[in-house]
Amino acid sequence: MSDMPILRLGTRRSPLAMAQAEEARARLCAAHGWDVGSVELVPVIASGDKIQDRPLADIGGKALWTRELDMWLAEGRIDASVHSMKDVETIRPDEISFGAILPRADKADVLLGAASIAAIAKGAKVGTSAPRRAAQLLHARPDVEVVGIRGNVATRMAKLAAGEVDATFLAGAGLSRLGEDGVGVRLDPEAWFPAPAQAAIGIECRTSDERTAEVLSAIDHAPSRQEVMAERALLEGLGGTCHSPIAVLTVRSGDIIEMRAQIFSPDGAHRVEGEAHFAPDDTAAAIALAHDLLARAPDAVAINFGQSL
Ligand SMILES: NCc1[nH]cc(CCC(=O)O)c1CC(=O)O
Repeated sequence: MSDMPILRLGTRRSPLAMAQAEEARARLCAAHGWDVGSVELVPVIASGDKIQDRPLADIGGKALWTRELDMWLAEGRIDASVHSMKDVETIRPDEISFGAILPRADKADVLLGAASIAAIAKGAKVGTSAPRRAAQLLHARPDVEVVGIRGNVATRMAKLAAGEVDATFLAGAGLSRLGEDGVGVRLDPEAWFPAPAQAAIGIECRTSDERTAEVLSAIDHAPSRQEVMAERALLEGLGGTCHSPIAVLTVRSGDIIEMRAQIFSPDGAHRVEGEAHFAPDDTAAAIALAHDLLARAPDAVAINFGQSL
């Protein structure tokens, strides 16, 4: 059929990013009846991938995952870009829009190296650079030692295997996209809330590019989009950054979104919880929940939030 790509899809180069881009390509080709060559995957090196030895929050935060892809999109070198929605900043440029949110995968985190949070050995070293996971863990287990660990999924599993850490966490969605189902122990999301937008893949395009927006709309999954946009509204209302420990579980109950959120002090000593039920596109309700949490937060929690208030 076509020998020229219809769509150039930018992606980061990590194995997880490439697996997500393949999923996006497969869905686009299935929806439009295209052959696989119609979507060209264009791997772009992100600054976040060049710097592996320092915590993300110290080197510039989530923009490190999007900056290069945003530039390629603005320059017209790609038509669209694929992202883990968990890694996309809350405030995006007006020139870029989400053309599609793919059906969300399992939101659960997976624990590796212990059978449960309670079963982690006393004083064990647990590797995570995610402020949310560190705070949740220390809230439940103030006796363990949290150590920073970065790198892609394979690197982190290798650090665990080498005994650098006794246990670590990975997103279940990431593991299954890499064909690593069955590794570790799934943590029930009801007891261990995920990160905002965890397990969701988003595809962005230029806001001015109506053709690509139309192409992407065929694979947009409205329920996933509504959940993810509600969780991003919560983040916006909290003024959260990648320093901010925020956990949220959103479930659909018929036509209602049920959102339960927790914010922590980084050491896990303080936790503030709240919940709200609202209609799917009522992002103002998620922002109101954020403000309610902040109003009840002790200083040790609130100090990590509030940039946008
Ligand atoms: N911060 C890195 C990142 N971004 C998205 C995922 C996993 C896939 C997802 O949540 O969509 C991961 C790895 C992890 O947290 O284990």
